[in-house]
Parts: sequence; structure tokens; C-alpha cells
Amino acid sequence: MRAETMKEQGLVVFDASRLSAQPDIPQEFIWPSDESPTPDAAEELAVPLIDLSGGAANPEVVRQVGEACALHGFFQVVNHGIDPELVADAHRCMDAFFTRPLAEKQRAQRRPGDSCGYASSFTGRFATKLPWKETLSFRSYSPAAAGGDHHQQVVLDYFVVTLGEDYRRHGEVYARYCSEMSRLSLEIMEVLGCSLGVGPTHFRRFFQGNDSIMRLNYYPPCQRPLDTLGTGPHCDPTSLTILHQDDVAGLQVFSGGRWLSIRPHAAAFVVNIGDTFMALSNARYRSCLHRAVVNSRVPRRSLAFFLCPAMDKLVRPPPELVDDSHPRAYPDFTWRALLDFTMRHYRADMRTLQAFTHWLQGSSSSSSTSISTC
Ligand SMILES: C=C1C[C@]23C[C@H]1CC[C@H]2[C@]1(C)CCC[C@@](C)(C(=O)O)[C@H]1[C@@H]3C(=O)O
Ligand SMILES: O=C(O)CCC(=O)C(=O)O
Ligand SMILES: [Fe+2]
Repeated sequence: MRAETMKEQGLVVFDASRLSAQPDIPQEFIWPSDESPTPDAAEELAVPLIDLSGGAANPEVVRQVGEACALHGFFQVVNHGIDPELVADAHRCMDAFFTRPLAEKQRAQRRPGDSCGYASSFTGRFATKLPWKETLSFRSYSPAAAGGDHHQQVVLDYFVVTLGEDYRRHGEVYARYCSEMSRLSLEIMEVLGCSLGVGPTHFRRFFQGNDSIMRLNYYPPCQRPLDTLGTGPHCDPTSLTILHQDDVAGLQVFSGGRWLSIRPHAAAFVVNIGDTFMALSNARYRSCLHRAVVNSRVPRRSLAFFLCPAMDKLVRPPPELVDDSHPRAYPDFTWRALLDFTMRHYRADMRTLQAFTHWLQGSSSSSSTSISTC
């Protein structure tokens, strides 16, 4: 058994610091040729750079976002009001964490069924097509008692309680980062509400008490970058994703029958619609297929904030979006049920919402599902 994928308690362990220099890669990380990256560098997707300095109600902003969301579900925002130093700090903290010894990272080891914690390429969760990445995910929400949207305390507590006092500064950086992400998400929800003709407050109110997931993606270099994937083809099951790529390209979107890359813009955040918002929009807006490729030279990092509604809020489109020519595309469901489905029963891919709908209908008689979260 290769040292890099030694088994501990029957669990294959991915030690990126050793694997990333190896000329060969373990079989579990090889993806089928119809899913692996094409050798030619993907052409770029023309994703509009939306300037938010004009405010969420700006007609040009509303038009551009609506157009992009109906087409491929991706756009980028600039002049978003988030301090570039905070973003730089978030990347520096990510580097500091993922370059620590594996045993230290495993203090935050994700437990089966949980949506949070440290995962090294999901060994132990999936048997094949393992993604070439390490991730650290944590919840970002405002305890009801705290009122308002003070995501900061729960994020700070997560780092100090899970990783120790040495990680207080990480907790402070990500606490501020997540609060800023929540604020930006609500502003984008105003734009989406206007573009769908339901007004600026409908979706903003729906996500006011959001219970979101912050994920740090770390993609070590790989000596066979065309045989594996950092993150496999999927649509985000969540509602809205606000993602910051560092200066290393790798995010690709499937549009018009081919994979197109989104060039990193340090001052921009990439925003995409997820499955849950596709259901909220009664399928007016598309949750788009995307993936992340890796390279043989340098690590790639991305900060992904996944906006999610409160666990038990009913996901149902506003009545304005349902009529004879637009019947209900999906049944009512709670985010808790969809999250539980992706954590315990189904590996999120490009058909998650369809598979979930069938699963719901099949298990409508079973008791309500519950999910353990960190
Ligand atoms: C709710 C979630 C599940 C995943 C993280 C968030 C939103 C994106 C999902 C994911 C990235 C889609 C591709 C497969 C996945 C297993 C991964 O590669 O990380 C998904 C995440 C997950 O299930 O942990
Ligand atoms: O790392 C990236 O650029 C994309 C990651 C992604 O799609 C995800 O984490 O859902
Ligand atoms: Fe994604």
C-alpha cells in the first residue's frame, strides 16, 4: 500500500504534501476519460463583470444579472465593497492551515454525514473518482438568540474550539469574511428579486436568517493533471455561491456543449445560482454545471461561500413565478432534507435535484430526515 494512501482504521488517507510530487497517482483519483480535462486549454466563458457600486436596484445591473442567470447561471461582481485586505487575509489563513501537518488538520476531521470539518479528498466517503483537493468547511449563521446577522461568533468559536487557541486569528478573519459574504449575498438577492419581477425584498427576507456553509478549497499540484479533477462536474445544491479564486485558473463551466474557463480576477467574486435557488425561481434561472481542474506546478485555492436558507424554511417559489405556462418545476422541500440527501445518500452531481425529487417521492411516507451539523 503506497505510503501516501496508507490505510488508517480502514480509511484511505490522502497526504497531499507527499502525493503532489509523485509522478504517478493512485487509481482512486483517476477519472473516466469522458469527464477528465481536455488537453487543450479551455477557452474562456464571457462572464459579465457586474459593477455593484450603482446599487442593487440599478436597472443595468438587474438586466445583466438576469441575462446571465437565465443563460448559464454565472456572473462576476466588482466594486462589491469588500476590503481586498480581508480577502488576502482569508487566502493567507488558508495557506497557513493547509500547509500544517496532516495530523493537525485532522483535529477538524469531517465526520460521516456532517457538512463541516476537514476532508482530504473525501477518502472514506467515496470509493472512486476522488477529487484532488483538501477542504475545510464550517457553518456560518446567526444564532436566533443573537438576533441580526452576527455570523461572527459561531465562526470564531468553531476555529478556537475545533483547532485551538492558535487559530483564534483564523477565526477572526473568517468571521469577518463570512459576515461580509452574508451581507453581499443579501444584496445579490435583491438584484435577483428585481430581475425576476418579485421585488427587492422577497428573497432578501427569505435568506435573512441564512445558515450558510463556508468552504476553503485547497488543490495541491498533481503530476497527472489531465487524469484527475480537483472538483468533479456538479451543480451546487445550495442557493447561491460566492467564490473567490486566487490567481491560478481552474474553474470551468459547461456551457454551449463545452467546458469554458473563468479567468481569475483578484478584485471580483464569481457568483453562481445553485439548485435550491433554481427551485425558488421555479426554474427560471439555471443552476449551472461546473468543475475545477488542477495543474502540475502550483497549488490552487478558492474560497466558496454557499448561501443556504435556515434549515427548516420551506423552499417554494413565490406565486408570481407559477402560472399556466410555468407550472411548478419542483415539489416543496426543506434545505435540511436536500443537505441530508447530499451528505448521506447521494454524491452531488449535475442531476442532484432530479435525484432528490425522486427520492422525496419515494420516501414521502418515511419520517422527516434530520442532519447532524457541526
Ligand atoms: C452542500 C454542499 C455539498 C458540496 C459542498 C456544498 C456545495 C457543493 C457540493 C459539492 C462541492 C459538489 C461536488 C461534489 C462534492 C462532494 C465535492 O466535490 O466537494 C460536493 C460537496 C460535498 O458534498 O461535500
Ligand atoms: O474551486 C473552484 O473554483 C470551484 C469549487 C466548487 O465548485 C465548489 O466547491 O462547489
Ligand atoms: Fe460548485
